[in-house]
Parts: sequence; C-alpha cells; structure tokens
Amino acid sequence: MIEFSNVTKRFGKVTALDNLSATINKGKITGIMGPNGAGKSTMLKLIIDINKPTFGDVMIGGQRVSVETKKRISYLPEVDYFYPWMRVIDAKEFIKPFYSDWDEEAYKELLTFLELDESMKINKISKGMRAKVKLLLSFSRRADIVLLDEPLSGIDIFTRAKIIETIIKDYRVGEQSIVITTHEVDEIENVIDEALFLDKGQIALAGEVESLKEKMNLSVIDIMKEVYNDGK
Ligand SMILES: Nc1ncnc2c1ncn2[C@@H]1O[C@H](COP(=O)(O)OP(=O)(O)OP(=O)(O)O)[C@@H](O)[C@H]1O
Repeated sequence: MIEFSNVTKRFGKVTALDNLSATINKGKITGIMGPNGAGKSTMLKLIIDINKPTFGDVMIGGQRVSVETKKRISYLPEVDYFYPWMRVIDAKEFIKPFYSDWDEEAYKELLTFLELDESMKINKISKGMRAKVKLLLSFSRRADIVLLDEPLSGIDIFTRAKIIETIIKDYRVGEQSIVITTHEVDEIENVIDEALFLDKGQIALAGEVESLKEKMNLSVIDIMKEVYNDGK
C-alpha cells in the first residue's frame, strides 16, 4: 500500500500538491487522472523519490520512501531518457545493472510481443516505437510497483492497444501494484481497478472504479467530466 499523508509539494511559488492524502492499494491497477498541471507526475516522482515532499509523508508498505523502497519500483517517466546513439540493446545494457530484479526472459519475450528489434537505433524509430521501448524496459523487471507516467500520450490507437495489452499481460493480480497517470481515460477505464481524480494538487474524487460507476451511474469519462465541470 502506498500512502500519502497530508502531502504538500511546492516548486518555488507553485503548489503542485496541496495537503493531499490518498491511498494506492497493493495489488491493484490505479489510474491517476486530471487536467494538465493537476499534480499527477509529481505524485509518481514522490513515490520513486525523485522529489521530496515539502510537508507530509509518503509511505510504501509502512516504510517512508527511501533508497530501499526505490529498488522495488519500476518507473516509466513521461520524457524519453535514452541517449540518441543507443540501440535498443544498448539501452537495455545501460539500465540492467541497476536492477537486481531484471528478468532477461521477460525482456526477450516482450521484445517479440512488442515487435521490436534489439538492433533498432533509438533516434531512428517513431515516437510510438520509443514508447514501446520504454515499456519494454519497465516491464522487464519483477518489480512490485510499476509507475507509468502518461504511457499513452501522443501514441496512435493501434500502438495504444498494444501498450494496454502489455500492461495487463503478465500483471500479477493482488501482488503487483500498477499506477498509471493519463489523459486517455477512455483507453484505460476497463483496465483500472481504482481511480484518483486530481484537481489543482488535491483529490477531487477517489474510489474503486466499479463502485464509482455504479453509484454515479456514469462511465469513467463521464465521471471525469462531472468532476471537472462541476462549478465551473
Ligand atoms: N520541477 C519543477 N519545477 C517547477 N514547477 C514544477 C516542477 N514540476 C512540476 N511543476 C509544476 O507543478 C504543477 C504540477 O505538475 P505535474 O507535472 O505534477 O502535473 P501533471 O498533472 O502531471 O500535468 P501534465 O498532465 O501536464 O503532465 C505544475 O504547475 C507544474 O508546472
């Protein structure tokens, strides 16, 4: 379980998270949704310990985030982190030594599943393919927690479908926790178990997707419209 307790994160004068408390349950797929600047990426960066809270605590399984908790997390950042000269195999060889839970078999299998080739040069492939390479490297580990920051952003519908398939393919239900930030709510509404709707660094609505849908008698996309249009 990942727990945010009264977390405020400020960048200078900007308050990215504003006294936010939230729980991300273990063994579930959780979607963090919200408009640009709502604080979605900041939540992930606090979990992976790239940023520190200004106030409050982020705990993972009862432990404050640290170098130790970081080892159990696979993080797919929104930005490309590859060096342009790299081939897929170079990117793999570059990151593999950092992780004791690297799973070479999973890597090989995913490479085929995603129709990628190790000799592909990263600066020569399309945006969709680069997104697939990031996904390949994130899912080639036996990580307990997988954080995916906008994995579908700017990707065509066919590649998106493949990315969704990859996310759920070997998902260890009840054991592994996957957290996805996205604007593409309609794409992931059938995949996520739980939803956090963020607005201006605060939780606007949170809950189990099925019960939210039932209670409000709306699809996730319509819940989102209701949450963000309300009072505006
Ligand atoms: N390193 C930083 N320095 C300054 N401001 C930052 C930094 N990181 C985030 N912010 C600001 O914090 C706020 C929340 O940003 P964040 O990236 O978490 O939002 P987001 O919901 O992920 O947005 P998007 O959907 O556009 O990616 C924004 O106003 C952003 O400009």
